[in-house]
Amino acid sequence: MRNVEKYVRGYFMPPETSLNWTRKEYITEAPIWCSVDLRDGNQALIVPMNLEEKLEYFKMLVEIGFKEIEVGFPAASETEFTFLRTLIEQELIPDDVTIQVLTQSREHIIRKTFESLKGAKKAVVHLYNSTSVAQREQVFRKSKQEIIDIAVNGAKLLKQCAEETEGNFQFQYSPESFTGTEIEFALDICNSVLDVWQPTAENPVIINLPATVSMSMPHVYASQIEYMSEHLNFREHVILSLHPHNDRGTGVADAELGMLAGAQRVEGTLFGNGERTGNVDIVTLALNMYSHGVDPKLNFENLPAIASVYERLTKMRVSERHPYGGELVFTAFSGSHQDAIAKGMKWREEKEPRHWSVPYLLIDPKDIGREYEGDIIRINSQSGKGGIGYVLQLKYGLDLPAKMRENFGYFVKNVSDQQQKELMPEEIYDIFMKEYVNISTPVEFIKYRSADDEGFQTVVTIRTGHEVKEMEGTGNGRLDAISNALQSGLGMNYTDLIYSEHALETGSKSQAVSYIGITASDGRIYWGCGIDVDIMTSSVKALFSAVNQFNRSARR
Ligand SMILES: CC(=O)SCCNC(=O)CCNC(=O)[C@H](O)C(C)(C)COP(=O)(O)OP(=O)(O)OC[C@H]1O[C@@H](n2cnc3c(N)ncnc32)[C@H](O)[C@@H]1OP(=O)(O)O
Ligand SMILES: CC(C)C(=O)C(=O)O
Ligand SMILES: [Mg+2]
Repeated sequence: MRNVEKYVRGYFMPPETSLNWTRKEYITEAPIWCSVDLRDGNQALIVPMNLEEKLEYFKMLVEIGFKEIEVGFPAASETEFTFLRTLIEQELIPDDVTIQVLTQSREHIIRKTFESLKGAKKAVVHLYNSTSVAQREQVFRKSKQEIIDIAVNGAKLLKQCAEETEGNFQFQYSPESFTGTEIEFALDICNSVLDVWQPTAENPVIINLPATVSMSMPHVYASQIEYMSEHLNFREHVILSLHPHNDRGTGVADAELGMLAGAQRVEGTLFGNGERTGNVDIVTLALNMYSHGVDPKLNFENLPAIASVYERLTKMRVSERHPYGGELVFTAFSGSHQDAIAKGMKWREEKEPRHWSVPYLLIDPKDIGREYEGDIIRINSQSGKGGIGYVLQLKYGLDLPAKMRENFGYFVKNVSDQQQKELMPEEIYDIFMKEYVNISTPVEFIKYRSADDEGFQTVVTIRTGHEVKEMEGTGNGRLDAISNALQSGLGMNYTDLIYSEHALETGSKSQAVSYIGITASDGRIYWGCGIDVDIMTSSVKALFSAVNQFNRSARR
């Protein structure tokens, strides 16, 4: 890249870091989650949500289990203001949910924010101003002290407005653009605000450290969080909060390492909607935790329904590869993955139903409302016998013998390859029925008659074209006798009859399914399947199907 000299690292490593958090292995309990979908998410939409849309989204967030929800920036627009008034006046905020509102550190905006909060039982009022070198120099053109003054004056006004307004208000401060701020200055400004607010056990303050723009690798952000956590005044009465964005694609890693480093709260959005590359995705964070056996305290048991409401209201799209929520994230097209998943599912059923360890699938898709059928194994030209057999078994109850799966697998792959398309389960089933089941051309089975109970001597009637023939055979059982009759009558030669069968429940009816493989004179195994209410007839039909497979192949 020609212009690489243009870029210098704009973040600040703390002067010291114990890196104690690196020895923690995983996050052992859910943080306080705060959804900022209705504020940070909403401000980034092409068309922000209208009142009804915001109300529906709010209801969904409550149902998911968020206890803190940043509902907007009331001073921003009429819709934002009215939304807050509607929530308060129509008493739509459950008692165990705290709403949060954002305000710049400017007098008229703070006053308007408190006006919007009249009648609220409780709320978090979130004050921010930018603190980074770039913002101080380029946007505000102010000294460090002047930037501290903006924060402190805002903090004082918040305190005053809260005292003048009925309700229970908690304060939050964000040094916006924290990741581009010298760490000692970030500490200084946060401590100055804390000195104004004087947090207590009864009224703790939230200090939110946003990766407004993510600028470093996640361990640097975590080290910054650790430093702040260890040096903030009133630490025991401060709730340390994270607000990662995803500019470097590391929002989730930033949040996870930040939690290890001492943060107790995370702000983010569903599916990572938000400014530019978005806010951190709370769905991924929560389900990552879940995959470690830790209850995230948010309910994503019907994630597809949540994704669909999200898409409808935001007009954004959950991409196919989006962790947990994407259409294809539990799907294997490729043969070896399908094979391992199918075997893993069987293993789980038979040996280890308590714990999830199925290869390639981080969590059980069913836990978040996905279906095995149609979601896990899908078939195209990269697929293999394991997956194709799995689809037939799961959806249609057809349990093909291993070698027949192989034969059918290659057949199906070729169809997909030639047609250059994915094959749906119905298409796979149709191919199976057409090519393998009860095949009656060129040789059609009509009936058989045995001279004895065991069928050692049997006469079988067949039709080829317009001609009906009877053929006689002897063997060590009925099927063997029929097989011998066919071989001598049709002038064929095959060996090694491979046979298996099982019952098949179709609606209220039970039928028998038989599979037969014959090794023909060309050395190849030809397969057939028979389905009939009578088990013997199903096996005879399977034999005829296999013989017809051979005949068709010989003709080709
Ligand atoms: C990282 C984030 O997500 S921060 C949140 C961003 N979200 C939004 O901005 C959405 C809602 N915002 C809005 O609707 C509007 O910006 C409003 C209503 C808040 C303010 O509107 P306006 O006053 O017309 O414009 P604008 O936001 O551009 O104001 C810029 C002025 O505010 C100052 N300013 C910006 N942020 C802050 C702040 N947090 N605290 C104090 N002053 C600030 C700027 O320095 C600038 O000052 P200047 O007038 O002396 O140049
Ligand atoms: C207002 C602040 C917290 C913000 O959204 C950000 O810095 O990204
Ligand atoms: Mg943000």
